[in-house]
Amino acid sequence: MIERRKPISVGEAVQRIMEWKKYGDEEYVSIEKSDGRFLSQPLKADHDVPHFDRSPYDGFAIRSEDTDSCSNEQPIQLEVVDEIGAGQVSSFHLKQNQAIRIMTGAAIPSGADCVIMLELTSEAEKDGKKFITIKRKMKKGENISFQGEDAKKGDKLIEEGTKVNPGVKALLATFGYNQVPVVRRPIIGVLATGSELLEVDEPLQSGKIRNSNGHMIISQVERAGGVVRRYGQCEDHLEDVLKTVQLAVEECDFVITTGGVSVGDFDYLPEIYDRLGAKKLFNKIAMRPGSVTTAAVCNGKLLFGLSGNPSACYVGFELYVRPIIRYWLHQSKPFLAKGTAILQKDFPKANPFNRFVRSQLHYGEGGRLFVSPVGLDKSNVVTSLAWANCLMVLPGGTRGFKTGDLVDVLLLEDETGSDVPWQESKKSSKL
Ligand SMILES: Nc1nc2c(c(=O)[nH]1)N[C@H]1C(S)=C(S)[C@@H](COP(=O)(O)OP(=O)(O)OC[C@H]3O[C@@H](n4cnc5c(N)ncnc54)[C@H](O)[C@@H]3O)O[C@H]1N2
Ligand code: MOO
Ligand SMILES: [Mg+2]
Repeated sequence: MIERRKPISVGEAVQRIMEWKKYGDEEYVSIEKSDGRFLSQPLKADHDVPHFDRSPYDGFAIRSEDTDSCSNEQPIQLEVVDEIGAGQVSSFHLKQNQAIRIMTGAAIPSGADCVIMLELTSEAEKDGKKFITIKRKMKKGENISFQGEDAKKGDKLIEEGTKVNPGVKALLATFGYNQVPVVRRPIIGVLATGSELLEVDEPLQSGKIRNSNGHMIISQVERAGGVVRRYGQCEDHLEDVLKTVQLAVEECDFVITTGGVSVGDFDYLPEIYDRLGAKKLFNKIAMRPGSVTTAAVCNGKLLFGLSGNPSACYVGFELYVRPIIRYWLHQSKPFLAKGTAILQKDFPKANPFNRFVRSQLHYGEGGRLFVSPVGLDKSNVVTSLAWANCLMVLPGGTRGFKTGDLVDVLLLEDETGSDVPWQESKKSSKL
């Protein structure tokens, strides 16, 4: 007797998964190795930036009051008593009618309260002394980059859970983080099941295909911020797959398998979960593709049984595995960011279930966002995955959509994310 599975909604599936979410521990890595890692603490300024008043220009540090009577008709002369470059501090205290030649980034000398740009001065030498002529009145504080104008000591500058990118790295370096506190990445076991699977370097054989899901999932895990422990591929052999999954549960934080979750004779994952004594969370979701996406918990660890069909596998990962990884990495917005875009092609298929269509977003006329489905909308296709940068969400219970309709899209390459676990899309929305 075939088991009749009762589909649950996408929202319910997300909720059941998130009940098992965990927060990753902290570890320290050198700043050189911190790219792409997620901060385990917020970054607070422990000093002002800059921490001294400095010059934003090459020019002369002067006293504004000396220029009070100065104009085009009444130029003044100041004596140049010192010269400093960035990194130097002048030992002079500026007195009446004196100037110090200063380069961009150098500390404002004591006594000075403004900087005049080099281009607004002319230089001359008299009796072995240097002078500048100024034809312009200067204001107190003019052309000074003030202490703390960039950041004040105590300011919270970056949230915990932020991914280290080049800009974040600049701040880490500014505040002296030689060792950076980051979240330990979750170790995720990945196993592809299927007797039809060839390794990527094997020539094609009749009836067999190369294991694309294994490589795709590894890449999805890494994009989400996890690390993969590879368990390669396994033939559809109950005992072998069971042993490998068992080992992966012992060695990893989460386990992902692909294939073998439906009702075929060689779909062994449901039996494997039973044999492991795992608690089943769901095995059917009202969505396409990915309706057979299965999840279970064994020894407190999540097991994701993704479909063997490439597109179903991909979508199952993004909806249910990605948020678990992002939450582990302390992200406050672990879910895929959702936006709206204008449909650029008719999509006449009825949608009994929520449908996640591999699609491409692009900016069109007037900077508006447009979306077009890419490739064949079948769960066993692989080509559309390479062309998609978003998933268009067409809600269940609709009879297709028309060019010009406003539709929801889930962004695949976005780093901002969303804190909304799931919200059903509107059944129709015209522009
Ligand atoms: N009688 C029914 N048949 C099927 C149902 C159903 O409800 N009743 N569900 C269909 C749906 S929907 C999907 S999705 C698939 C799910 O299949 P499985 O998760 O059990 O996966 P397999 O049977 O192992 O393989 C399915 C398909 O995917 C190819 N595959 C598998 N692994 C890989 C891989 N690593 N790389 C690339 N391609 C892979 C495999 O060759 C099959 O073609 O079940 C439907 N059937
Ligand atoms: O789970 Mo299947 O991918 O719905 O097609
Ligand atoms: Mg199957």
